[in-house]
Amino acid sequence: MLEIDALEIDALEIDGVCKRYGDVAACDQVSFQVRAGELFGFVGGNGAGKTTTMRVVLGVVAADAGEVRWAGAPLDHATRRRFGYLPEERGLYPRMRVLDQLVYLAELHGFGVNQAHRAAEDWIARLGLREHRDAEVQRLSLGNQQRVQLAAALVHDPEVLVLDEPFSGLDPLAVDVLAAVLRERAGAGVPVLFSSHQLDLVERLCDRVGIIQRGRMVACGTVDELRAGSGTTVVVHAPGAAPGWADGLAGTTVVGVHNGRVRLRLADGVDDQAVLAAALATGPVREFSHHRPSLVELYRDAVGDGS
Ligand SMILES: Nc1ncnc2c1ncn2[C@@H]1O[C@H](COP(=O)(O)OP(=O)(O)OP(=O)(O)O)[C@@H](O)[C@H]1O
Repeated sequence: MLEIDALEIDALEIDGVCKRYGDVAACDQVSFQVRAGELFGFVGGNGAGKTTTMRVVLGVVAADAGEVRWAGAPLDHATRRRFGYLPEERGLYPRMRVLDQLVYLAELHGFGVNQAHRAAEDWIARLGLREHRDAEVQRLSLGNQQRVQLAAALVHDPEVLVLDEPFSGLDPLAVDVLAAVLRERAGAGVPVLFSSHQLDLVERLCDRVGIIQRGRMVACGTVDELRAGSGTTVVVHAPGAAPGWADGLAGTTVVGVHNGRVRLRLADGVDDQAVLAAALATGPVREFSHHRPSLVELYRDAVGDGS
């Protein structure tokens, strides 16, 4: 019991956060937790409220209501200094050399000179920036600037990571490197919150996912939990059946037809064997299977038509 309590406290807790801009509720009672050691993917359409939520976490904007806590305590300036943040509005000094910039940032976070140099060199190597270490940031390609931004968020060995679209602009190899870095940080007990529009990547990488729409969290959990909540979908291939054979089957909704295969969503309590029997009544059935929806499909279900 004690162990469970300890685990629950060791989390970044976003609790009932509200933030309005005029008529727009950028965050409307947003609540979720990112537990220590967990990779949490924050997804949602453009303007859904991801950046605003992360800005509230970092204290860049003040919430109208709600609270953010780390390890049970409300956040203050000193705690936030131990966080690593990749802001949407990337904020590097364009004329500063990559190495100098990272050393400077590490020192700002309290590292001594030698420790700052070591950390900067480590992250430069890790993120594939060796050949650019003495270049001014403004002379780098966009993707390499993004790598420097990531190094800047990581260089002071943060306790918590909050990253706004960290994968955007990275080439496929850098995506792999960053995915490994985030996994490793989570493995070291760091809660990692990041936003992304790359849902396949989020599905592959994250322990849990939160979907936000128009400022409200509309789904939150492991991808399997989201699947369980989305009900049962079956795929039926009955090649001899007339088109539309499945329309109007009791307790089912046709959600797609592809290559002659009909995808049917079953209402709660509907027996899949009744669907199979209806399919067999049309002739031979070559395929009958339960469909495991991807995060992209779960996302589409959660946000509907997006309006
Ligand atoms: N400083 C601001 N002033 C006015 N409105 C704002 C401000 N910041 C955000 N908004 C509005 O709040 C809403 C949420 O925006 P936010 O940037 O948090 O979305 P997002 O999920 O990060 O979107 P994206 O995926 O496009 O980056 C949007 O309607 C946006 O226009």
